[in-house]
Amino acid sequence: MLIIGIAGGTGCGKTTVVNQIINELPIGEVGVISQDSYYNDLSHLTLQDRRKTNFDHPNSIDFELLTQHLKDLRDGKSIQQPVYSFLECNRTDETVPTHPRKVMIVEGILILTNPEIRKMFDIKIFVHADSDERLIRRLKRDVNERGWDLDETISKYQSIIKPMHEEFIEPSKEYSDIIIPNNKYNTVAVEIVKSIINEKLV
Ligand SMILES: Nc1ncnc2c1ncn2[C@@H]1O[C@H](COP(=O)(O)OP(=O)(O)O)[C@@H](O)[C@H]1O
Ligand SMILES: Nc1ccn([C@@H]2O[C@H](COP(=O)(O)O)[C@@H](O)[C@H]2O)c(=O)n1
Repeated sequence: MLIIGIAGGTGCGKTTVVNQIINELPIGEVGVISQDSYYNDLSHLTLQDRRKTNFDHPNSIDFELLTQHLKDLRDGKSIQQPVYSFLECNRTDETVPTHPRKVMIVEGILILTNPEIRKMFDIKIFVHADSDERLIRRLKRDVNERGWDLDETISKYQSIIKPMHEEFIEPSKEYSDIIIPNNKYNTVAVEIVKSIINEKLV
């Protein structure tokens, strides 16, 4: 199994890059795990309190479960990947059966900050987009898809997202093997990653 980690700040385009990579690859050969599925269970808090959580700190992620799931997949076992609700700011009761594939992609803002997970990646990729680009994309997405209003997102960006990015996410770039510039759609970089994956699949 080839395990690829794809990190980068919020809104840099990780999900988009992953979709571009897996698009056209044989179905059933490549699996995807999102770090978002592994946010800590916050069922003990009210929704109001959950919405105040710092979701950009490494401690917000259940890395223990994510590590265990990656080990299971590497050992050929299927896992039940938790399903996260951005609107509820919590894990749901649902899980998605996720089967081991020849290539597994793990994506998330914080995945290169954790030493144990880092060791499991054969290839570490960091997607870079400038902070103004990321902020614009984030504002649009939070308001349209994730149930936040403009003022909330701006104040969260200033108080949490930006400082956490500078303290944890940007420094984790140094662990990457490949940096993909993604201010604009980067089809060349996507094709290079695809060809690495294709070599593994033949
Ligand atoms: N290179 C790009 N140029 C312009 N918009 C982009 C680009 N990559 C992604 N986007 C858009 O930015 C938003 C965030 O992208 P997404 O892939 O969800 O980022 P991430 O998963 O890193 O948070 C989405 O609306 C997506 O369509
Ligand atoms: N309930 C939540 C949980 C997390 N977030 C934000 O998601 C960002 C990470 O996801 P990306 O797709 O952007 O990589 C992170 O910056 C959290 O602030 C959220 O908005 N709501």
